[in-house]
Amino acid sequence: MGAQSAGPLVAGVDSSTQSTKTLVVDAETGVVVARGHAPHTVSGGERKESDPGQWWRALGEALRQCGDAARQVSALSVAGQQHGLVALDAAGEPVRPAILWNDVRSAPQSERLIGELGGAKAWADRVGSVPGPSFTVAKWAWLRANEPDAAAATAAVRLPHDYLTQRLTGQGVTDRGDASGTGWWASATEAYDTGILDLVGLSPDALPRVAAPGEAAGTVHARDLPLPHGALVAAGTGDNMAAALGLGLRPGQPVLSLGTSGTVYAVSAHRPADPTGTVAGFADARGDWLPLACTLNCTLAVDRIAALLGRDREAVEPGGGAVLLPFLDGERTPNLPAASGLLHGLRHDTTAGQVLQAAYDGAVFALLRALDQVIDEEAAPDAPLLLIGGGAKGVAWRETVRRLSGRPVLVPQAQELVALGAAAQAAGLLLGEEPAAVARRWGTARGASYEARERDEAVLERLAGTLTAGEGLLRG
Ligand SMILES: Nc1ncnc2c1ncn2[C@@H]1O[C@H](COP(=O)(O)OP(=O)(O)O)[C@@H](O)[C@H]1O
Ligand SMILES: O=C(CO)[C@@H](O)[C@H](O)COP(=O)(O)O
Repeated sequence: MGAQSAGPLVAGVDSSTQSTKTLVVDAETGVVVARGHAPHTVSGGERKESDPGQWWRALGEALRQCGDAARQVSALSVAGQQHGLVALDAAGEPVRPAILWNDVRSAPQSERLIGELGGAKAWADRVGSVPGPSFTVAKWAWLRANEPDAAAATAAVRLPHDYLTQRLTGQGVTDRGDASGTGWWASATEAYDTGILDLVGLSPDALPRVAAPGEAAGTVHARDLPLPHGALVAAGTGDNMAAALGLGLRPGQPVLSLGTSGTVYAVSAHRPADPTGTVAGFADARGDWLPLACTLNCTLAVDRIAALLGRDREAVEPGGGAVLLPFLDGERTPNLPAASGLLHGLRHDTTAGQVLQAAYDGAVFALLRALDQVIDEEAAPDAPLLLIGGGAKGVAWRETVRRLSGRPVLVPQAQELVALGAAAQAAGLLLGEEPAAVARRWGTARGASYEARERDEAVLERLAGTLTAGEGLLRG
């Protein structure tokens, strides 16, 4: 038991695109007793790749920052960025850097795979999602086409979170939430789809076992981390599924997450199957579903535009007619993998602050367009949007979401909801409780409430008009 804690300690890990965050939490009260943070690097240009070994070193560094508390945990869980392809050789070493969720070089493979299985509706009915370039199945097909030697050397395929879980426990284990972002786990059967695996020449033996919700992955066997040998390790999950746990989310509560990716999602009792591909039909980590839409260009894109303009990220100004679609990395929602950023409507009196505001508007617009498709019809139309992720700390982000959504907004005080969700999963495993109920008991969703404002229809219309008019340019 930790020095200032009432209950046993658990750790939650968020291995996300830009960094690893660790929290050590009192399993009874949810009080965070220690935290750590270590950055990752992602290769630039069109390649979005990271060395999985770097995630492991960052995990060690972030845990060391937690001091003695990390050495006292009874259980832990790792959540991570979704979809990334971690290809391991027979000795468990990466054959090449991991290809991340936001690498869109796999766009041709995505198109080909959609056709080969009978079209977008066939994929949505079977898998729950239409596999865009972000999905692991498209990345694996890209690897086979472009680096056949690396594909031939691959004995095991892992997602980022289950790569780390495997190094912790020695077990190849994943969970239904993260598995649902691969494209080879079918939501209709809740199992790996051998027909799809045959299509891409991947043996099911190369994949991790999918643990049932509430099942352990194993115990800590790694000796090079400051963790107790033998501590319980939960199955972990994808970062968005972990945040849903961390908020103790119930159906009908919409979430908007502002990080490297922008995501909008809600828990649902109904299995999603959107043939347009806008909504990914993910599973959640518990036994329900997590319909979700994701953009590639969110906080990093807006920060980049602020840097280009030489302005602080909060130095926005209202007014003017500028429209900015900040698709710097290509885009996923809408599905425009070859797109680049588009600026329209400049006048002599347009200010730099207005251009920056237009970048926020463009990033938020793409997410809000998908919101109605993500929420169940029976959900209350005025339910507050839970705003999370690094961007939720920013006033410009929050006010843009309020102005363009017309909804009340709630910003939870707890900031690391992915790591907290992982900690709740670990606590649930340790105490035999349902993890979202643990998070509700911890009161993680408490925070500042902001009233609804009138929706800025003029800006939304300008953005929609520019998207339509610019389609030729945006298709690349
Ligand atoms: N005070 C702040 N105001 C606005 N944005 C912030 C603030 N602090 C961090 N951010 C943004 O948060 C982002 C990182 O968010 P995070 O959710 O941790 O990302 P990821 O999970 O993708 O690694 C950064 O790109 C940065 O733009
Ligand atoms: O691809 C998705 C969701 O489908 C992303 O949300 C990734 O899971 C990366 O998340 P962040 O690192 O931006 O938190």
